[in-house]
Amino acid sequence: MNSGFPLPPGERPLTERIDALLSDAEHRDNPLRAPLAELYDAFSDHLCQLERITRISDHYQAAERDRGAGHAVNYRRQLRRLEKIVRISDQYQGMLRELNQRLEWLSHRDALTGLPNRRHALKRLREEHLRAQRGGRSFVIMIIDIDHFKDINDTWGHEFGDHALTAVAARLAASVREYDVCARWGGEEFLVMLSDTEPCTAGDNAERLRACVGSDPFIIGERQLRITVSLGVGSCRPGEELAELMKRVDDALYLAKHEGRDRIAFAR
Ligand SMILES: Nc1nc2c(ncn2[C@@H]2O[C@H](COP(=O)(O)OP(=O)(O)OP(=O)(O)O)[C@@H](O)[C@H]2O)c(=O)[nH]1
Repeated sequence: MNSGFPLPPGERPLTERIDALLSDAEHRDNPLRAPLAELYDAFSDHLCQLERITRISDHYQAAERDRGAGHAVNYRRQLRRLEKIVRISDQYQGMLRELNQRLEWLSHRDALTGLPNRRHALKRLREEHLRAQRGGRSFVIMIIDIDHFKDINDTWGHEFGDHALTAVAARLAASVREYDVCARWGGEEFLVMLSDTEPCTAGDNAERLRACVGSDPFIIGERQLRITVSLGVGSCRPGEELAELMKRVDDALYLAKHEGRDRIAFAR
């Protein structure tokens, strides 16, 4: 038997030498022969066990290596999945953000004309009113109403009336500054608020808006149409409530209508 242990050069393996000793008839009666044989058998058994354990351990290590590689593959797959989920979630959140911004924008807009709606106009009015009451610069408001709009609807139809409303809205919006408010106040009425504006300039501003609608005809579909507007104009008095100012401007508009339309009346 060869244990596989390294041997001093030129020497026979120990196991071979023990084999030779044990099978030599000359040593048959030697009292050391039996214990040597016993020791040799025990050694051979241990060697066998050691080899078996080594084989099992090699097997086990190889299996662990394979399992480790399997885990790594699984881990990378899961990582890729997670990265994909994160990407999708980012996209989804971006879309939600855009949707929210769009909804926020829409909640302040009039669906027909695209102008800010009454709710938005009121919010801006309150802010500006508060600023003016705290000693900030004054502002001017105008309620602008299309004249005889019912006739336009009745003559050309409601859809045509919608186009006319939208066209008037576009001219008014183009005639105010970016930080002013030009909103649809309701029906065929618009509200313009000129922030940081002295009351003494209200007349010129109002005339500019009246003229931007009334001076040139509108082309709607295949028709040419003259449209005029009436305006009630006012600015806030010191300590005046917003509701009072709005009432005075409304009354002024009524006056402008009453006095013949296509004109401006100032709040008293
Ligand atoms: N097409 C259309 N018509 C609208 C809209 N909102 C309100 N109107 C119409 O606007 C008309 C307003 O009529 P009135 O209040 O009598 O006023 P008017 O005919 O303009 O007369 P004055 O204001 O007195 O010059 C009504 O016929 C409403 O139906 C809208 O969104 N689209």
